[in-house]
Amino acid sequence: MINIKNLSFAYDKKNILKDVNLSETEPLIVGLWGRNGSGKTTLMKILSGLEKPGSGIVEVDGVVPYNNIEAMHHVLFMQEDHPYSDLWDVNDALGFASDFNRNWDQTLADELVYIFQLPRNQKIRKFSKGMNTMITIVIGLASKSPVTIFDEPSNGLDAHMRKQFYDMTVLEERKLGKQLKVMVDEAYTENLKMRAEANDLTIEKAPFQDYLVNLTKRESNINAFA
Ligand SMILES: Nc1ncnc2c1ncn2[C@@H]1O[C@H](COP(=O)(O)OP(=O)(O)OP(=O)(O)O)[C@@H](O)[C@H]1O
Repeated sequence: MINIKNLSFAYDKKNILKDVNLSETEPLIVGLWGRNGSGKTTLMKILSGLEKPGSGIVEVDGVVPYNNIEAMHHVLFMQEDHPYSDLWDVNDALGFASDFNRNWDQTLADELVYIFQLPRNQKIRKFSKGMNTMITIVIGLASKSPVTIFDEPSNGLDAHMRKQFYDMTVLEERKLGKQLKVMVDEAYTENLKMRAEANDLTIEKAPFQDYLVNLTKRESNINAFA
């Protein structure tokens, strides 16, 4: 999914990234930690094609992101303070995002708007910082891009909403003795079965009824999926 080899980058001759290497082949969630000014946003910009690597190799989902229009179908970068038109309300922003993202999942978008309790008809320019973050999360997740990058995704969220975000992809988690049972919103594919078996997990289809109940809970048990 992400392949970085010996990446170096400088702004105005000031070295920001030096010999960065990263290879991730599995779908997973990766967090970037680092001091302020250490180059995290710069790395995200390079991964999403907004900046050109100084030297080295950068590939995301098999494509070189810089100067490559095809890359928009492989990687999505949701920046902090993502720019929205002053004229847009939530529905406008979702409509625009759906036009540009091949894998757009409207059902998921509607569910997330509901969980975050975002007012659909209010102009985004009138949103609070936390609400701005929420609409950015909704678009980032519902786009279902092969690689999605968030910069400061919990900025402005209160503790409850931050938990909602971090816990967004697992629908239910139950402890049965020493067993932990988790309901995840994932297609039941051969690949998923193989991944589960390789990790000593037992996997079974959730009853549709239980799935729907979990999906529509307002104070949902939507919990983390790693
Ligand atoms: N457009 C730019 N032109 C010149 N220097 C820049 C530019 N953008 C960032 N920098 C510099 O590059 C360095 C890394 O910045 P970057 O925003 O990538 O850091 P960061 O790790 O994301 O920081 P933070 O945690 O504060 O968000 C900083 O020294 C910053 O001043």
